[in-house]
Amino acid sequence: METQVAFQDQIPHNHCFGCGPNNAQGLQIKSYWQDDCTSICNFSALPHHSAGPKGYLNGGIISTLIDCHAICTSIADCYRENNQHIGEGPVHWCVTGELNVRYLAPAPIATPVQLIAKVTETSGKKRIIECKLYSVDQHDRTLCATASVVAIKVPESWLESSSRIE
Ligand SMILES: CCCCC/C=C\C/C=C\C/C=C\C/C=C\CCCC(=O)SCCNC(=O)CCNC(=O)[C@H](O)C(C)(C)COP(=O)(O)OP(=O)(O)OC[C@H]1O[C@@H](n2cnc3c(N)ncnc32)[C@H](O)[C@@H]1OP(=O)(O)O
Repeated sequence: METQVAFQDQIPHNHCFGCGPNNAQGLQIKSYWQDDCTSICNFSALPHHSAGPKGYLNGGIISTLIDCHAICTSIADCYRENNQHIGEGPVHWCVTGELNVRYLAPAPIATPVQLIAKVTETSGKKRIIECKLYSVDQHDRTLCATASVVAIKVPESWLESSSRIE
């Protein structure tokens, strides 16, 4: 995994709050293929990512991590399906159509989280990605959230039209 370049560092023009390398104030997550089926993302939160009690990770941040890891996995899967390296040749974009998150246990903010995603269904423009978020310390791994994300492929022209709204 260490020798891989993160999906986000290959996907161009990305200013997304969760996953855009071009967003200095963003979370700047990094996702990689773990094996043929699953992708992985490790993230360490900052104190201002807290929920009400300052010891726990905010639920919206959890959803953003899941959203972005899943959508970037979907984009990477589009490139893979077309035998392309990410960011080379025809561009593939996906957006979030649906994001269903189930929060199972609070995630301590000082403990790194790990996200594992898997594309479970592909039909036409639509991909379904199942994602799990764990709190991971040296001794233990606690499942804190599970999610199902619907990613919809959109045409390259979206980039041009979204760039006009600045
Ligand atoms: C919003 C700005 C995004 C700009 C993107 C531009 C370029 C990309 C640039 C960089 C990307 C790089 C990295 C990734 C970045 C970010 C990751 C985070 C992602 C986000 O933060 S992104 C923001 C939130 N996101 C939206 O702002 C979407 C608003 N929405 C729409 O723009 C439309 O609603 C759309 C396009 C979703 C669908 O429109 P459409 O016309 O293509 O759909 P169509 O009717 O053809 O359906 C085809 C099949 O998808 C199914 N389907 C459709 N909609 C569904 C839904 N909502 N839920 C479940 N299934 C759905 C149908 O049921 C059918 O399925 P079936 O074939 O099985 O019947």
